[in-house]
Amino acid sequence: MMDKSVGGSEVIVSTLNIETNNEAGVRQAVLVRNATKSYGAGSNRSAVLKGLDMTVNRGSIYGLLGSSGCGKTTLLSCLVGRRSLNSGEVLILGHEPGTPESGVPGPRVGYMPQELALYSDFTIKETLQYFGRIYNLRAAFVNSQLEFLTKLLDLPASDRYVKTLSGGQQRRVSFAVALFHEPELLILDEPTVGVDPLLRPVAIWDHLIRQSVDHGRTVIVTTHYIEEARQANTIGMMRSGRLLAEDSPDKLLAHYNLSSLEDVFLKLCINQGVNKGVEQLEIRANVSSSNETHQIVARTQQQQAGEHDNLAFDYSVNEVDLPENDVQRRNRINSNESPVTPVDLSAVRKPPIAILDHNACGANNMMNGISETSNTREPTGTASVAKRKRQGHPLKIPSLHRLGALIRKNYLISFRNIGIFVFIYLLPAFQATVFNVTLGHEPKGLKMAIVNEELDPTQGRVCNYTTDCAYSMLSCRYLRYIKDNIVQVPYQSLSDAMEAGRNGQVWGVIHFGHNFTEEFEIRQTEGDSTNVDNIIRSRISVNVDSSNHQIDIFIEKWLLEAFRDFFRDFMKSCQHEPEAGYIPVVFLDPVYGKKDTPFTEFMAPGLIISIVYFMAVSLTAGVFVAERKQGLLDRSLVAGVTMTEIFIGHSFNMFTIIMGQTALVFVCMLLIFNIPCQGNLALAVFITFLQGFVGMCFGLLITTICDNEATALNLSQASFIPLLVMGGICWPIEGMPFYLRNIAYSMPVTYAIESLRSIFARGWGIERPDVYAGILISIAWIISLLVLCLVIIRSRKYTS
Ligand SMILES: Nc1ncnc2c1ncn2[C@@H]1O[C@H](COP(=O)(O)OP(=O)(O)OP(=O)(O)O)[C@@H](O)[C@H]1O
Repeated sequence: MMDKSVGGSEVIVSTLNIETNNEAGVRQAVLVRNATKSYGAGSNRSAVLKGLDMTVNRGSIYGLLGSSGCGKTTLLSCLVGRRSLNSGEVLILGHEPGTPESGVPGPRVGYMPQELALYSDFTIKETLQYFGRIYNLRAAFVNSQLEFLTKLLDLPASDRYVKTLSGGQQRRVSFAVALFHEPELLILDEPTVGVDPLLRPVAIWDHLIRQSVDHGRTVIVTTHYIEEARQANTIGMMRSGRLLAEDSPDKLLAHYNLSSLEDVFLKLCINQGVNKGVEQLEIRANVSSSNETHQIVARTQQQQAGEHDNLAFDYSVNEVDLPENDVQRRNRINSNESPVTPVDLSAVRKPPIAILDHNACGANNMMNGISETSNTREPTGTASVAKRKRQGHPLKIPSLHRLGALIRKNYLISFRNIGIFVFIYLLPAFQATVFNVTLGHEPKGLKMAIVNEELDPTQGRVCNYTTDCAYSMLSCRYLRYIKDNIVQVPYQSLSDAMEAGRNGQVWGVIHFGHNFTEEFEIRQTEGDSTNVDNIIRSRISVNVDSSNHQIDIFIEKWLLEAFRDFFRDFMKSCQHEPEAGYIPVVFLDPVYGKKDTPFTEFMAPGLIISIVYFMAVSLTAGVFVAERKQGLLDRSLVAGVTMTEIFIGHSFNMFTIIMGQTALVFVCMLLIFNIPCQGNLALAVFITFLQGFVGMCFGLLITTICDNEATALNLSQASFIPLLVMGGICWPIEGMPFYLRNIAYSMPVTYAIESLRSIFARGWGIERPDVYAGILISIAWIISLLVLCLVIIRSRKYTS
């Protein structure tokens, strides 16, 4: 027994007393009854556990054997509380996993998942320190365990990074993580896979036996190497979601009169395959422990299709005992009573399981018996699971030491990958730079064909550059006012010019008629009484390649501006009022903004928000999906960390990232590219920051929905385009059909972009509804997404 106190709080890791006396009966560390578990829903639903029963005695080693895909990992994940059964019961150390009394997930269990589940950027020492902080263990204890396990498991130097270790060394570090806090129950999913075959039986199994014999710890270990499990006290042979047999290796071999467990397994599989009807296989063996004799009856009951097909092992009520509670444990610590009874290996490793006749005492009765004893009476089967789903488990208050461990871990990983870290900070600024450098600028070098029929050098009609009040070669005079962005390319004939336009050589054709200047003069002098022919002949005709709308708009704008300036200038030179005769619509100073606001200024608010938002989405989804895929999330959760703590820890990390990214984006947009902000800058930064958190929460939602990186990536990409086009980033919402506007406003970024635009361009403050709506709706999104995540996490325990 070890008492490890840190900062006043106390974590007690107790070892178990192996009792074999008749009164206490055999203590069970794990009981599973009639467990069913399916993955997926509807037509994709597949049953993995099909009415499975399992009993693991305290202080024993239980080898769970079965072929790949038979449901071993699924079963273990239900034991450690990472998944929930669809129906049936699980008791771990006397309680349902996930309840505060069970301590599972938590320090009472050591879990080694099939995946490596180690942070590759941590050293071996940092790995144990991280989990030590999660368990609130004293640093001195962690260090001594590190020293001990390094020798025991032949680990490399503790300052070696996990990523630099060989596969086998990494597996042993993973094993050390499961062991080092001395849990009562060790659940090891294929600990020997990838480990040096020479080391496998020697180190790992020897250590497991010592854990069970010397310290009374319970070990459940899955393996594909059937013979390896001969060293276990009990073997559960699993196939297609059921246990075919559960007994000591010796008894199984004796019963079947076979020399290897592989043969036994094979025979059981054949029996299962052959016995499609109601045949039964009974294994009876008398088992003696030091003080008592139990009769084992293992019964494989193969029923008609659709009915249960499993061994049902039943126990008398008095065989079930409660785990020692904290008070008892503490009392024992105070009285210096040793929890460990040194036991002779051969005595302890006698088959500890008593299996009674299925018919004599039903599984449900047995579970009720447990409930009465443990005061955790639950209805069995689907009803019980449904009740649990309704009730849920009480929410755990986030613990400071676990939060500290998570935050520290996140920062350590960030700083270890300093290149990636800097890149993450700089990427939004880089994106903002790309935006400013590439977008919103006026197009240049646009070739326009000029067909000027006024020109005729043979008759002295050449372009003169007069600026006085003379009706002479006005076509040339007009052309001088066209912006340099348009490159004027002279063409002799209209047909050639049009052909060049069709061939994409020019963006359009400007055509002046033969008598343009004369006709223009007539039109001026005759005014309202002029005729249609004159109007047509005095026109400047333009054909534009409108395939590019933006260029079309620019050409039209520049040609009209050129005419306005030409006409004003001409009127002025003739001593007329410059504005006389020009269209009587005038655009005075704008209410907000400035005349000819560049497109970049319209897009800037949307761009700032979308950059920060999408960075947060991808960073969060990326981190969580990767952690889940590597088994790191599972390992932390089994160690007792809650999703709420993981979210808070991640938010801390994201807080600095979003702050940094927001600051750099604003510096880039406002200081380097001079995007004006008329309003309160702090308010604009705050809204952007909130949107970063909305993005983070959306990333969490993606993580809770998606099981793999590809789906998460697809989902975040799928959300990108609708948000970009409908969030009002590049096109005004007012330009959308009415039915789409409601959808646009239901996007998480839309109101925030409107807010930011109002602050940037109008200088509005928080008192304006357009501004505070962005803040309130962002907060509402954060809360709703977080709640949705927690609901999905809870419900997915039952479906995936
Ligand atoms: N999240 C999931 N969604 C859908 N099916 C799943 C999921 N996880 C596992 N399965 C399926 O459930 C079955 C049992 O998987 P499980 O991982 O429990 O098997 P296993 O006995 O541990 O196999 P192995 O020894 O290869 O690890 C397999 O067919 C697997 O494809």
